[in-house]
Amino acid sequence: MRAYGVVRAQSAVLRQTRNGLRLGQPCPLQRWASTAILRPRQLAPTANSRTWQTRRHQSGAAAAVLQQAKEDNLAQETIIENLSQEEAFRLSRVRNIGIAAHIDSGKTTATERVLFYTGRIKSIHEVRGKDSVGAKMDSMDLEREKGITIQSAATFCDWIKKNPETGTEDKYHINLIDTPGHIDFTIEVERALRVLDGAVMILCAVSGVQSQTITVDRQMRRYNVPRIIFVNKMDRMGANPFKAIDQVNHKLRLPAAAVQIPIGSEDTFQGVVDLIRMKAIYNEGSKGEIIRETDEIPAQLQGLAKERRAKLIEMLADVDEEMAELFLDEQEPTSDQIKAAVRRATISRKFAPVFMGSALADKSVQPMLDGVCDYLPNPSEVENLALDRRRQEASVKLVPYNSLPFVGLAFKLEESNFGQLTYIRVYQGSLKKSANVYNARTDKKVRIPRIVRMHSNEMEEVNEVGAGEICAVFGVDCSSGDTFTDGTLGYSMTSMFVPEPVISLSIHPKNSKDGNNFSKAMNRFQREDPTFRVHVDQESSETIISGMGELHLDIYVERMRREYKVDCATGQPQVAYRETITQHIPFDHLLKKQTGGAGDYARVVGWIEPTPPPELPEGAPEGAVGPAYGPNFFETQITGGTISEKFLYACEKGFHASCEKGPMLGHRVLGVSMVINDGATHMTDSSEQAFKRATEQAFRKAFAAAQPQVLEPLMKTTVTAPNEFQGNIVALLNKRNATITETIIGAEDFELHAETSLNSMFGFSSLLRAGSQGKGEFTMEFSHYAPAPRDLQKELVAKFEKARIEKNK
Ligand SMILES: Nc1nc2c(ncn2[C@@H]2O[C@H](COP(=O)(O)OP(=O)(O)OP(=O)(O)O)[C@@H](O)[C@H]2O)c(=O)[nH]1
Repeated sequence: MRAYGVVRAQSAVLRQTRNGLRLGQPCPLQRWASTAILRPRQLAPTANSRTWQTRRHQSGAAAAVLQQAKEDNLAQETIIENLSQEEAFRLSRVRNIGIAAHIDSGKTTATERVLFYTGRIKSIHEVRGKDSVGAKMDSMDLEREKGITIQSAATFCDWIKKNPETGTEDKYHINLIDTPGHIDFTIEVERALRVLDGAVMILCAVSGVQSQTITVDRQMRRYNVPRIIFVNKMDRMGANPFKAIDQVNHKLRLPAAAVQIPIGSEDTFQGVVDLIRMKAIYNEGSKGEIIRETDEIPAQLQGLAKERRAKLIEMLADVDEEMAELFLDEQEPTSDQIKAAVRRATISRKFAPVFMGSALADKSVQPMLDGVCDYLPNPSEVENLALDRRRQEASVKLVPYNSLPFVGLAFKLEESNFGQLTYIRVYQGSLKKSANVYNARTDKKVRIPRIVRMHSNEMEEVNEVGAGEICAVFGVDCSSGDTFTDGTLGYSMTSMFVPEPVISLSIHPKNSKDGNNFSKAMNRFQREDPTFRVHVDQESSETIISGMGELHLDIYVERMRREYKVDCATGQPQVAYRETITQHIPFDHLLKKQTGGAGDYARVVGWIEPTPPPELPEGAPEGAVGPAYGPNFFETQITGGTISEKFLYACEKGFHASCEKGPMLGHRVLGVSMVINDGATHMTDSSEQAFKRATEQAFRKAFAAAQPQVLEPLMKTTVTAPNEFQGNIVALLNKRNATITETIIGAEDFELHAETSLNSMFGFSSLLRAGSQGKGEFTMEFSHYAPAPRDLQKELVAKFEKARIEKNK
């Protein structure tokens, strides 16, 4: 196999950039961005800048300052330095946070309390509550019925943080996104974390770190999102926050320590002891809206409080230099010093402080909100980068000041009754109603007719949104991940990671008159959700939808029925297999048809071979395993012009068409490279079509000779159930040839981790229900592609051949 050179890798990167970055693998651009030198140069204040600062205080108008600065010909760095006081204060009171966690940990329930305590909603409604109203953030009917979050929902609120020591109050503006827990809707977490500055990771006090916690942890790391942890459900039997913290330290390898301990537990859970200020905090009032704080820590907890406080300090000393110095000097840090260390260590992502409470029992949610303000970064404390297309894609740091030119990222699209709603995170400058902005991908000018702030499914119209904020706009035609600027900058931002769908099924409306609505729905769902794909199979003419799992596709079928009144019939779910080769095979293929009329002539010479797997991204954890297969890759190495550019472009098209529908099963090809290094052209009979077809034929022939393989998706599967069902469940998994990698037996439940093939897991949920009296649960997440067992490969190929013969009869 040939080694792949730098030129090859770079041209792949450029192609990805041009295509607007649909990211399957860790994006090379992202890697570049994170390794480039990013800090703006710090310039010494100039005489000019000092006069300028005085002017700023006099006028208070940042725009005027900016104008003056431009007239004085000052560098952007100096402008930033001099505007900082005014805008730094505004930003210091803004938090953009996400709530992310394993399924059912209480994200929506906790968000409901946050909205209530901040005065955003007048009463609390529970997820699947008896009043049948449902929580504010689960606004879709389907979410309320099923009690699960399907789409992330954004809201905002103001939290008045009280300082009991000084008696002062500070108002914080919090933009919050509640995300779904089910892996099938993981894109919602992915895009929320892409644009948020911090997160609250919720853990269940009984279950601790669960499979989806690990996924969310990975996503938080991918976008460098600092987090605090909230151990919820402290009222449940078996609640143990310290076990959960241990699991964070060991399973997630994240230094984390409690900043609180519980007062009572399970049904006697009353509140928490704040270990930094050594105060007991209780919730009072019918909905826990009154916070009572006292110096009197219950006698039986004083020992534990001291012990856990010491542990917190020790852990901070490991990750924070200032704390390490105090620790080594055996000095007792003050509460302010501890707070400052927790803040530094959290923002630098070396540590996560752990809060605890019970959202459902209305306990200890407010101290967690204080934690959001105290420890999570404001927008100016997070490094956000763009690539400057006018300066060879150099990385530039975006500065969240209103007075700088506007840069924003469209991270989510949603169809509403009033048209397409585009969620935008404003990274720099401000976005004004009626302003013209430019889409960096298409270079098109777009007018912003309406700006709103979202409150779940309600919206509030605004005229302007400042830097560092999140909003939604109407009437902007764009794709998810597009960058917008004011037109004076050539900046574009990297988009988010989009996982590949692993499952597909055929679908059609039961009633042919519903065709129009069916297409409308398909278009909309595809635009909104990059993990939901639709295509028409050319051979069967069937519409095929693909997604992240059975639940994902079921939800869309159901939404089609409810929102578009289209009843659909679906085929059996199909696994998204892949086809690859294992050998280097040269080819020399001639397409020649010269009998009568216009002929066809094209000769292509070259080889196909497996593409080497991509390198692991920089900073990947030790022992991390990357994908086993590289992307599909086409290259020409023609010298002497035996095939013209135009025909080579047709060859490339032929290659990509072949990769869309592999020769073995008609599934997509993965990890195959094709190189064309010679060929021949006929004066009159050669055409683009002939070269495209010749390439497809050459590909098909060489593919068959290159020891092809069918690859199947392997899934990381986690099953939890009461201990008494362990035998049943292990037997079920063994029947499916699962590789069980870990079993954790708890006091009542066990958790089993296994690697399973997706193919073997169809119908597993009903068998699990039957084998555990409905008490078992399982989650599945795509892990990687691996060769399917030989028998299965043979069976699939035979089935495909049979269908082809039938069709051609
Ligand atoms: N005992 C107890 N139950 C809770 C608590 N918080 C939430 N729950 C319950 O846990 C279930 C799931 O709560 P949700 O708030 O929907 O959890 P979620 O994490 O938003 O769920 P998904 O978004 O679907 O993953 C509901 O039945 C809640 O009533 C708590 O503090 N204690």
